[in-house]
Amino acid sequence: MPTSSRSAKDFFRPLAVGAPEPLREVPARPSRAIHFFDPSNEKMAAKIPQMVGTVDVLLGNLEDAVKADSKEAARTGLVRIAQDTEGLGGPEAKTQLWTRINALDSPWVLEDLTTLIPAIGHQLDVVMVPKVQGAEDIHYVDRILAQLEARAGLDRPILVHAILETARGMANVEEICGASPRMQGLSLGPADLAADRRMKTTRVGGGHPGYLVRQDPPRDDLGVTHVDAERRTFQQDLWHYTIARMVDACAMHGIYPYYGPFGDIADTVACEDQFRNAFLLGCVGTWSLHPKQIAIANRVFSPSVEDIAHARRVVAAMGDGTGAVMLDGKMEDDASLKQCLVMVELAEQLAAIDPELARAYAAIEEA
Ligand SMILES: CC(=O)SCCNC(=O)CCNC(=O)[C@H](O)C(C)(C)COP(=O)(O)OP(=O)(O)OC[C@H]1O[C@@H](n2cnc3c(N)ncnc32)[C@H](O)[C@@H]1OP(=O)(O)O
Ligand SMILES: O=CC(=O)O
Ligand SMILES: [Mg+2]
Repeated sequence: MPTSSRSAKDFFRPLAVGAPEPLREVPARPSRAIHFFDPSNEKMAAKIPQMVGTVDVLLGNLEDAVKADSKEAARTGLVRIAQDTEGLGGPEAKTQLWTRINALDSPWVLEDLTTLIPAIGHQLDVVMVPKVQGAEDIHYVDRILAQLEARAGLDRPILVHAILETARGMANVEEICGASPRMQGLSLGPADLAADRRMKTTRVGGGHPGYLVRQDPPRDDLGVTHVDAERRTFQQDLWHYTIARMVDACAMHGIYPYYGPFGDIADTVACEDQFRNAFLLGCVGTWSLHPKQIAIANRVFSPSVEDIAHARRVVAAMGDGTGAVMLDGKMEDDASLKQCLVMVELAEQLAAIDPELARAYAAIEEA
């Protein structure tokens, strides 16, 4: 049920005369890595054409991490890169083109939208909106995109992705997801969210050694506890609650959840762990800030060959899907079958765009 202030009968009506019809369903396009680049940075920009086809999404970032005096260069740089790069963006492209616009209260955002949509709107798949506080922010972007699409004569709607990075945005997460048929997904913004929540961290995503639980103290034979004895500690995931809440809100509205940035570029091991936690909890992808994070994201957000082999065995064993069977000592029924079908469907979508994965999944049948 949409949480828009529009009535149900108007929910799927275009918001401007001449704007394209909103989509009834968000297309399931692989987006394991959303790779960020600063279009005003010449060295980064030069790498973009050769990255097409190797990453699911290239995102021209206009917001944080782009210097204030480079905002215009980033915007015009993105237009130039999109226009000059073959196979980037649009419904048939293997590599989607997204942008992250500046915050809605910034002096740059209006120019971001009024420059990008007329120039490269036909290539832009998704506009990522930072610091979304509630449905009203999505309604604003929804209407202005419709007006710009109509003026540019676009024949398909540009989708919207919100970053969950304020406490108010978290409190309103369900209404944000249901605010418009344009909503494609949500990403966690752990850095801004930590600041807004006044968390006592100084990092961009990832864990913290201080956030832990400790083993109980040992007791001696007289029943005395020894709190000073050596005890094991277990670091906990700072982001578990937030990611799980985001996943539920997205699933409820049929849109896609993503982990966000992992700022410790050198720590590829912890990065992979954080990405995997998000994958297991239901996220479909993550951000990549540095070229070396793309391979990690592609690996983590593609089901393993072992999982697909198992999932296919369950599907085969369950026949018409009803009843219960034993497989390798474990009970399988309708509910585990549905989990396996999620994995098998994802594998099929990924195999369609990734020949290496297609070969790996096909080899299961032959084995
Ligand atoms: C909290 C948030 O909002 S997160 C989102 C915003 N932040 C971002 O988008 C950050 C994007 N990434 C970056 O700015 C950079 O990767 C940094 C600053 C983290 C590291 O940059 P560098 O110190 O240049 O990294 P490094 O030296 O390892 O780069 C190696 C090469 O890859 C290039 N490179 C680095 N990051 C990227 C990227 N994201 N895309 C394309 N190329 C890149 C560098 O230009 C360099 O090129 P060169 O070999 O021609 O010199
Ligand atoms: O924009 C991302 C964040 O973590 O903040
Ligand atoms: Mg942020």
